[in-house]
Amino acid sequence: MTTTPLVPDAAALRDGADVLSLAPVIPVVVVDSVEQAVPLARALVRGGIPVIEITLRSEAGLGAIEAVASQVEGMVVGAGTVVTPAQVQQVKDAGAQFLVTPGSPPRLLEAALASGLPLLAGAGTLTEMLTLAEAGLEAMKFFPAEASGGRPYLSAVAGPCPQLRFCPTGGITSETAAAWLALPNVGCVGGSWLTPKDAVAQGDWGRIEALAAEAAALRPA
Ligand SMILES: O=C(O)C(=O)C[C@H](O)[C@H](O)COP(=O)(O)O
Repeated sequence: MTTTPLVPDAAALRDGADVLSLAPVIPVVVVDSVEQAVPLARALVRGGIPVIEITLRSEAGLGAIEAVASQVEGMVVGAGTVVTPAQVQQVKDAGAQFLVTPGSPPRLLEAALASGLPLLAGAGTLTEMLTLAEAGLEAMKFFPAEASGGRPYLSAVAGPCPQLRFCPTGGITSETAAAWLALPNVGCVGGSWLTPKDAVAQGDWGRIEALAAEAAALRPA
């Protein structure tokens, strides 16, 4: 079944660069049940974060994408942890409005590009970054951001590749997000800290709304 997204602006998302401009932080979310996804996404929207990356790390991921895409007004839903070509079509059919991959093997990249969905493909090295740039992708995910060299690495990349824009993800926290966002080649950051496991398990949507409001107040350089 194909789901029609509720966010009118989503149709205006042309590419990964547009995804980077939706919010200073893209919450990366693992949901254990489809039922959690809709109130969680509504809490993020109330807090001022109109974008969510729902990962395929859990069984509930695909159903959660479909539920949020069809039920949460004002939310742009992306699919994360897309690692196989087959998953690209599955998440597109579920209503995902953009794709995020942790890495960029050729067949996955080909399927993601063919889907026509905006894409934040993962890169951790300069060769991977330049390979994505050759494919026409100048906005991408830097993953795993802290483990791959952190801010010093990404600052160094800006020298030879000033045209590239990043969503660093992996190990970023509420304490370090502002420093990442201050880098000139960072459009937004990704992170799981907006949706702590215990808050999701307890249905503590107020806490998630407050974390979203703090994140929404951060600004890229
Ligand atoms: O699942 C994927 O596709 C990933 O690429 C990994 C996620 O982006 C990170 O797990 C989020 O990182 P943390 O904020 O450190 O929890």
